[in-house]
Amino acid sequence: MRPSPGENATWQLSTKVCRISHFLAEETAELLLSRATHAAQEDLYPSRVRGNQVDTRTRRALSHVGFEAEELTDAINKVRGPVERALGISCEGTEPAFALNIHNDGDFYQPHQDVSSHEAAKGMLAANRVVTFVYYMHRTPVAFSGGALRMYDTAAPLRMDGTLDPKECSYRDYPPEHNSVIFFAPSALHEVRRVSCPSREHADSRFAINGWLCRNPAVRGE
Ligand SMILES: O=C(O)CCC(=O)C(=O)O
Ligand SMILES: [Fe+2]
Repeated sequence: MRPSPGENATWQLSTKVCRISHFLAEETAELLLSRATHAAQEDLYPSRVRGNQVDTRTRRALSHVGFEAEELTDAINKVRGPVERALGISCEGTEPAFALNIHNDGDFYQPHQDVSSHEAAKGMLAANRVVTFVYYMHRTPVAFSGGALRMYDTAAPLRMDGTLDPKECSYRDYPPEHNSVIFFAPSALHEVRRVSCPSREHADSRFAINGWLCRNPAVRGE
């Protein structure tokens, strides 16, 4: 008889990412970093988790939603074709929606999916997110450590409730290197590892423009 996988069997499917370093022209990257560094303190507020709550056990960071980054969205549009092919996801009819996220000393974002299978199945707001992108910036020399983006491989089959347990998944860490961008499917389990930034200065932070190519960007959902 052919062996059949038991209930505890796990398949690790490596998660596809597209990562591009030196993404923007150097002057453009510096301009964006300077805009992020000079963001008005009153425009920054504690980052929220889905459901629009502040939950500092899950996520500790600051966000700026009105941040302007046309230079970045133009460049993203130009690489859309190869990204679609590499990830195997069609972005037709999508528009970017994004925010600036700032991680300073002790900040992190616990493992999460930008779209859960529950949300996708129920057609909830976050299900409009088709591809996640994250563009990183920091001053040189870098003044923080940690803060890697940890991408978990998918454990298949998923649990009966559709969730993933990070402890059961292998992973790969990507450094938040200045002027690099990464694209992945919003259903991929990922995490921001804790940042250590001894000076605690805003300008020394890990800056990320994090967003999604969305089917209906007017209804972003958090
Ligand atoms: O900053 C990053 O590396 C990822 C942030 C993230 O996962 C999110 O904001 O949903
Ligand atoms: Fe995320």
